[in-house]
Formats: sequence, structure tokens, C-alpha cells
Amino acid sequence: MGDEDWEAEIIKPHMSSYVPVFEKDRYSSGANGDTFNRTPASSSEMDDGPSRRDHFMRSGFASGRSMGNRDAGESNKRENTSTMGGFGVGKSFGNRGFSNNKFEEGDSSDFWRESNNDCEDNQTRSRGFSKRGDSEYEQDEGTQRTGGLFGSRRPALSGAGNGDTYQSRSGSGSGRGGYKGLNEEVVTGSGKNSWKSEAEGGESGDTQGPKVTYIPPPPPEDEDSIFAHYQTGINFDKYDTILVEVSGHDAPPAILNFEEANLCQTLNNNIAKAGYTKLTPVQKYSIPIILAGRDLMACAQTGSGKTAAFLLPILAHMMRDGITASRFKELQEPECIIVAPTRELINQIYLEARKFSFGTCVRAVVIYGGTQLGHSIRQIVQGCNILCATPGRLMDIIGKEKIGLRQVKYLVLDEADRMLDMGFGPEMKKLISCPGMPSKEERQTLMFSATFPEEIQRLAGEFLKSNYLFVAVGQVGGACRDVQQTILQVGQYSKREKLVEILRNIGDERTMVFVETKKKADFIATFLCQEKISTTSIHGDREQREREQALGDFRCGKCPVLVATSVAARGLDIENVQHVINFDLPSTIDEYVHRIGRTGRCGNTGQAISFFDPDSDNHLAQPLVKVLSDAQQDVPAWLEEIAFSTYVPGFSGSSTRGNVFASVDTRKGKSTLNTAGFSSSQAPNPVDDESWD
Ligand SMILES: Nc1ncnc2c1ncn2[C@@H]1O[C@H](COP(=O)(O)OP(=O)(O)OP(=O)(O)O)[C@@H](O)[C@H]1O
Repeated sequence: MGDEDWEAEIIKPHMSSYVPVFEKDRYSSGANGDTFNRTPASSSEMDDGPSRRDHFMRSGFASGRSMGNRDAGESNKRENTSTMGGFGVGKSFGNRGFSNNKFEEGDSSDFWRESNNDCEDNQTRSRGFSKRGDSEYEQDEGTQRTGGLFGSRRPALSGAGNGDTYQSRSGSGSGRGGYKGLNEEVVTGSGKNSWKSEAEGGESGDTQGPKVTYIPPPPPEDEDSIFAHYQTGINFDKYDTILVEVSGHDAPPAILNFEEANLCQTLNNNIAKAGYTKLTPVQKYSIPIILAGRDLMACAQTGSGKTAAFLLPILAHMMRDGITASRFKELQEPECIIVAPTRELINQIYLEARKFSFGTCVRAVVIYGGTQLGHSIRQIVQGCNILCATPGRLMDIIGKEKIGLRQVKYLVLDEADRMLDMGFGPEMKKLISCPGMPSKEERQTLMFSATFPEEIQRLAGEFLKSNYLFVAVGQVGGACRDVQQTILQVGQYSKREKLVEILRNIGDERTMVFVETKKKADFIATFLCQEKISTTSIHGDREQREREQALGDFRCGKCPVLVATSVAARGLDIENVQHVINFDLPSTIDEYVHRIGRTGRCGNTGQAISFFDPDSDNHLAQPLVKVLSDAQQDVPAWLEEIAFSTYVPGFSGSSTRGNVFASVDTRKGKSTLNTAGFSSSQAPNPVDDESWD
């Protein structure tokens, strides 16, 4: 679609042109979902089959022969048998390590080799101190994949005998992955093309890839769904004992409860309906700071309520100052822009914004890649006070002149260290230098994350006023103590067996399994389905529709195992995730902290098991020992030995970039050291403000 067509798109009622390759219902196991039981079904393939189909269907590994032309009325058994056949004969995967429904260790090396041939996978597989964030390229691969690169992997997979399904996805693959990558969750070297790339390349369907037509389903409108929440856990009250540091000049005192925040009645009602009765530490400190109009960099453990910590005071300001009520306009000028690195995360933030702004005239809108650009525009032109966006889509929309920046008063970077690193940093710099964007002196800039490496803190200075405040709840970059961490020494070729053993012991509890590459995510998910463990997967090569479906199936418990790449490492808040398994350890310790933080949220407890392969993970031994001991976890003797033998002089923490783990505000000034239960005091500190401009 050319640029000029967008106007027509908005005015015309729109029908999604998306036609699923396989309709889910055709393969559904029935309403009761029994067939997704993790326990191996003793009786029949009828029972375990659909779960396999479920993954095959979504991962695109379904044999076109066995599934593509099937009559909807056919029995589960028949589908199941053909799926088994298509997969089990080993034909489907050719020489890729599958035979007789098993991975073969020897052959599987082909798989690893194949992975290595993939440039993007190369990046993620390469380890070392210089490789920080490589695994995060899972979500960023597109830019590099654009053009031939992504295409080059296709024949390998389609040649794997998977038939039409993957082939057809391959066809859209450069559009799906490439499209996404063109504009979304992007790593750009120069960033030269990226900010208009979606409009110019992705969506417009020119050489860069086909038009993306996916329109996400609207979120439920009923109040119960909007305010649905899970319970805080037994350790919620222990948050009060966590040490909090506030650094910077003239920090306002912390508040102890919601009443002290003096929010308007509607907001208070929404907070109550959301089930919030008590503030978390990051909220106690951040809310008054933001209400006082200060810029903020806040670092608090995973799952401790950072989202509400920025949303509530921003909404309070908006309510207090008054905002332009939503109305149809070709150019919308939001007061607040929130950016986050992944689509699923920004959608989650949007849902929180919608919840807390319920019953007000503030309208939140979410836009992200992998969805139809026209749909994003239609959402925006109806009115937009808070714009939640992934960076690529945001820049595209700005390029389309649907968003003006002059009214921006609040700019929020969630997962800020990720937003500022070499992946998204260039996009963010472009954003703040866009025409119309108020300077940092004129807007309020807020950054949140559980990790904040020193060098990223320095980069952040460019975005923040020099007198910004820094809030550190607990150890910066520390793991959540509610997660019990176990590190097992497991070699590459024993991992699958160990994984199955653990999953069988776990039973039906929700488990996220992190792997290193997208391709491996598909292979492991398929393998688990084959082992009769209901599994789905999420990674950057899946279409957005599939990603959302996978997350939905995992959230509702239909598929209790979610195999994921780093695309799901940050921010996702899923009820009842009791286990995280690092099948592959990530290349950086920060990523480890985020991954295991998908469990043990909001005072609930969780477990994380990580497979440590001495052939590839030794560089993580030292930072792992630190993270484990900081979180008061048992440190295995063998890990300490490896850490000792790979000792890096001067190391004091957990970065794999050769730099020390940031443990404090890099400006070094500290004004407060307090527990979250007490109000903050302000002490002057020697901040060299100038060096931050
Ligand atoms: N004061 C509160 N009372 C009860 N529940 C809360 C409170 N604050 C946040 N929550 C809930 O805790 C969960 C985790 O919050 P949130 O996702 O904001 O954590 P986070 O700190 O951003 O985590 P991450 O670092 O993983 O992004 C959410 O379900 C949220 O609704």
C-alpha cells in the first residue's frame, strides 16, 4: 500500500484481509481442553495429538500434506495420526536431527550447524564479553534480516519437509520478520532507514516485504476484564524491608500509602478496583517524585510494580492540569508517550493505562509493529492522550504526520536500559530530536528498569534534565529474592532429556522455557509436543497473530509450557508463572535477571532452573555467583570454582561487557538510604550536574 492510500484506509470501514493458514478451531481439542493435559495420555493419540498439532500449527512445522487440506470434520484421531506420520517418519525434518520421533544427538549437531549458518543466530549464539544483548536480537533481527538474509534461511526450513505451511509463512516471512524488523524492535547500525522504514518499506509492500494486515482483536470492554488482576503473594509485605536509595538533589519524601498521593477520586476508585491496597517501594518513592515534576531514573526488581509507579502520577497530572478530550483529528498531539521494546510488553502497558484511566476522559492508544499500519492510524485519529508504542511503529506514525509532538509533557522509557542500548538507542535519539518534540527541559522524562548498567545510565543523561533523581530499590540489577534460583550443570546434549524430566516433575504448573535462538524455540517446542507436553512458543519469527495466540494460550493455561527467546524476557506479567527454565543461559547477566523475573512477581514465589553448560557459559559464572549471593541463594561449589578459575580482576558485578555491574547511580551521589517503609530524607549530594548535559 502506498503512502497515499492511508487516508482512504482510515475512512473506509476496514476488514481484515488476514486469512489464517490453519484455523485454530479446526484443530481444537474440544471445549474442555483436557487434551492439553501435560501428563502423558496413556490411552490414545487422540488425547495428546491436538497439543502437538497445536504447536505444529502455530509454529508452522505442520506438514502441509498431513494438515493442509484436511477436512474440518475429520476426527482428531485421523489428524493426529497424520501429524504423527508427517513428523515422526523423520522425513519432515530430513537431516535435522529428528528420527523416529526423537532428536538424535548426532544429527542434532546438524541443527546447531544450521543455526550457525544463520547470521542472526550466529549473533545470538556467539558469546563473550562483547556480546551483550545479542540474544535480545531475537527481537531485533529484522533489520539485519531484511532482504536476503531472512530469505536465506527459508529454503533450509521449507526443505525440511514441513510442506506448505512453513513455505507459505516463509513467503510472508520476510514480511513478517523482515517487516517487523524493518520498523520494529529494531537494531540499526546507523539507523538510517529505520524510522521511516515501516511506511516506506514494510507496510507499503514494496521490495522490503508484503503488506501486514493483522489487526489485533480489541481488548475486552467490560469492567471485570479491565480490572482483572492476580493476587499479591505472601512476600508482598516483605517489600517494605528492601533498602531504597534516592540520589540527586531535593528529592521529595516518599509516601507511605495511596492517600498521601492525594490522587483524584476516579483514580483512587480505579486503584481500588485493580486490587491495589498498598504501595510497593518503587511506587512509594517514584510517585511523589513524578508528581513533583522531576525527571526520574528508577531501578527496581522485576515484578515490583514499576508500571503503576509511572502511570498513576502521570494520570494524576493529566487530571489535575486538564487535557484535551479525545476527538477525531488527523493530527493527534498526545501529552504522554510511553515506549517499550517489545510488542507484547507495550500492549500490556497500554492495558494498564486503560485500566487506570477508566472513567476519565484520558484516552490511551497502543500501536506496535506486526499489525496493520492503517489500524494503528485509525486508533490514533480517534483521539490520543497517552500513546503507548514500540519505537519503530512510533517513528513511522510520526513520519506519517499522524502524531505531533508539541504537546508531549511526559516521555517514558520502560525497560530503559534496553531502550537506550545500541539496539534502540538510535531510534530514541531520533525521537527526542524530532521536530516539535519539547526539549528535555520542557518535558518530564521517566526511565524504569530492573537493570541499569553504568554506561547506559551515562547515555540516559542526554535524555534527562541534569537534576534528575535516581531511585534504586534494592541492588540495581539484582534478582528478585522471591525467585528460588537453581543452577544445574548440564551439557548441550543432555539438555533435552533434563528438560523433559523437570517438566514431568513440574506437572501442569505454568513454565517458561528460554532458549537462545528462534529456530531452537521451534525445535524445542516441537520436541516437547512430541513428548506429549503441551507447549507453544513465542519468538521474533512468528507472525504477530501467532505471538499473541501463543501468549493467550499460555496465559489461560491451555499450553502450560511456553518456549521463548529473549523477546519474552522483559516485562511480561503473566499470572501464575511458577517456573522459568533457562534451557540456554542468555549471554548477559542482565538478561538472566529479567528472564527469571517472569516468575516470583508481586510478592509471589517462583522457581528458576538454569542449565549451565561449561562449554559455553563460563563467562557467566562470576556474575551468576554475584547475583545468586546477592539474592541469598545457594551457590553451587562447582560454579564458584568456575567463577574463580575465570576470575576477571576488577570485576564487581555482573556485566558481560567487561564493565562492572552498576550498583548505584553512576553520578555517585546518594541522598537517601532507607527502607521502603520509611519516608525519605534529603541530604545534599555532590552531583556534577554539568557532566550530564
Ligand atoms: N501496589 C500494588 N498492589 C498490588 N498489585 C500491584 C501493585 N503494584 C503492581 N501490582 C501488580 O504487580 C504485577 C507486577 O507489576 P509490573 O508489571 O508493573 O512490574 P514491573 O516492576 O514493571 O516488572 P518488570 O521489571 O518485570 O517489568 C502486576 O500484575 C501489577 O498489577
